[in-house]
Amino acid sequence: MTDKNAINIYRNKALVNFEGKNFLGQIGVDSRIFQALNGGGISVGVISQQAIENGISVLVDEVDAEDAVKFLKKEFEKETKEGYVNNIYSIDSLSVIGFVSDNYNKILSELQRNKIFPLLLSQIASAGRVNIVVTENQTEITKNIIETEIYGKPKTVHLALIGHGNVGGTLVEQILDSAYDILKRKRVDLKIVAIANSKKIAFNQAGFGSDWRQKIKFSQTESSVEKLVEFAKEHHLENLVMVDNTASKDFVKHYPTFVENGFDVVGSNKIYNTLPISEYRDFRKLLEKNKKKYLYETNVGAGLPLIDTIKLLHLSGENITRIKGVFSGTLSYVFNNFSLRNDKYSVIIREAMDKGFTEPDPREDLSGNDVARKLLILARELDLINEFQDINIQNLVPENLLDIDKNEFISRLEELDSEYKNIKENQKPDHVLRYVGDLHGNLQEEKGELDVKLISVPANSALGQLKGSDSIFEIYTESYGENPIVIMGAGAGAKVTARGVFGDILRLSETK
Ligand SMILES: NC(=O)C1=CN([C@@H]2O[C@H](COP(=O)(O)OP(=O)(O)OC[C@H]3O[C@@H](n4cnc5c(N)ncnc54)[C@H](O)[C@@H]3O)[C@@H](O)[C@H]2O)C=CC1
Ligand SMILES: N[C@@H](CC=O)C(=O)O
Repeated sequence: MTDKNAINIYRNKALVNFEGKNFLGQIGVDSRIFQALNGGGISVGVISQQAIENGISVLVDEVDAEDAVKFLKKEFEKETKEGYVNNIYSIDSLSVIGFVSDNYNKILSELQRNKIFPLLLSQIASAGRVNIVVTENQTEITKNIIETEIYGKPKTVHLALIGHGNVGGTLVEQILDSAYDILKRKRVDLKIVAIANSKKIAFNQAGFGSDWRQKIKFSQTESSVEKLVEFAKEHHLENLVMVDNTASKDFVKHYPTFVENGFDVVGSNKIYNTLPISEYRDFRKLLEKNKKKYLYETNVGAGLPLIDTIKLLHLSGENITRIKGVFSGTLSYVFNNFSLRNDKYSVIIREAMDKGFTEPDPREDLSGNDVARKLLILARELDLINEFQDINIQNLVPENLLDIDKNEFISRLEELDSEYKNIKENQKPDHVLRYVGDLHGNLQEEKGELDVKLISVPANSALGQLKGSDSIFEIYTESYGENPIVIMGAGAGAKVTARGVFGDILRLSETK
């Protein structure tokens, strides 16, 4: 007795495709195909008129494919000469996968999301039985997806983690710590199958464990996006997610390649979202076309639930009129501490670096670029079409230190001390320094006004009372009037950021 729930796989099959116009709809063509092939001792699996445009597809064993093409060419010689038949050819190395499901549309959409487009699909609606034809190298991944849907088998999500510095390294540990719990509670099997830095990449189809640092340290493989894509294909990995925890301007150029090759994208890297608006929009179109997602909650406010909140408010029609606050964990820490303590500016900047708040190059924070990026990312969530050049940025890095090597800059931080001592001392009494971002103007127009600057505020004001590396975002909307929605909390740090990235991975995994 056959198990009704079994997934049957028949390998080494071929499709003989028969292309032609008008003629193919004519009565008797199917039976002529049948007879020509049966007469030659070839057994025919399925004949389908839907598989190719203007064509008929016939399923045969791969060993018979060449003969099948020969017999059909002979049978339809006259029609070929008359131009009714354009082409008869075979596609080899195929598998037929048969299964029973009352929700095969869901399976098909999962297959599509994983870039699997069956060459042929036949369904016996009353029995819920479906046969699909896929290429040999897509057989395993197709089977896995069908098993997940039919048997509720845990869904394996394959993660490629790019960048394992402060944020990326912490993320690997967090995933390894929680993977078993997530498997039990959510039936999602998170497997880290690739880890890369700027120089090297390491692969592990079975998923990395606690010795991952050793593996990447001793990997001999040069970091390469092509190799990563190739690895995913070669091992037929489904549910792929590429996680970008670099700050690289070059690496983001590869996002479209990932999406085109079946990866969803998660990133703490802010660069893609601040590229020229045409690229920003083209990427969204590409995601939609490929049914892929790009999540980046940590781009603004690290682990704070900011982007989602703003997206939802905007989507639900709430008119956001202004967003302002302290957007940088680093500059929050620097000015909160510098304003109150007697330590030098450079000492406090070094502390922020040691605590993992700063960008890989701290000038990205001190120049205001990082805050400007965050402001721009939020503006674009509101469908404003601002460009980075539109932002008025007060740069806190002196011009002579802007273009030097990063390490030299860090070694010369003391050169900033006297200027900031003066700024601090020249404030009104009971005032403190804060570096703020402000998105304002008429946000119903195409562009908003974006300002990023150092200000002095009363110590007892909301901004003045900020502590540690906390960020604060005040979101003003039409319904909430004068009282903004306030989101406040740790605005930087490896743990909170990695946790936010992890949240995006889980969000993606659940919708997969
Ligand atoms: N530190 C924080 O609190 C927050 C950081 N972020 C973002 O997280 C990202 C990472 O920051 P950190 O972990 O602090 O940086 P990091 O400097 O500690 O680590 C960066 C990693 O990226 C790798 N990398 C650089 N270029 C690469 C390339 N082209 N290909 C492959 N790998 C490459 C480096 O080898 C390194 O492993 C940045 O984009 C930052 O803006 C976002 C929110 C908060
Ligand atoms: N360097 C950034 C990190 C988070 O985006 C900051 O300090 O805010």
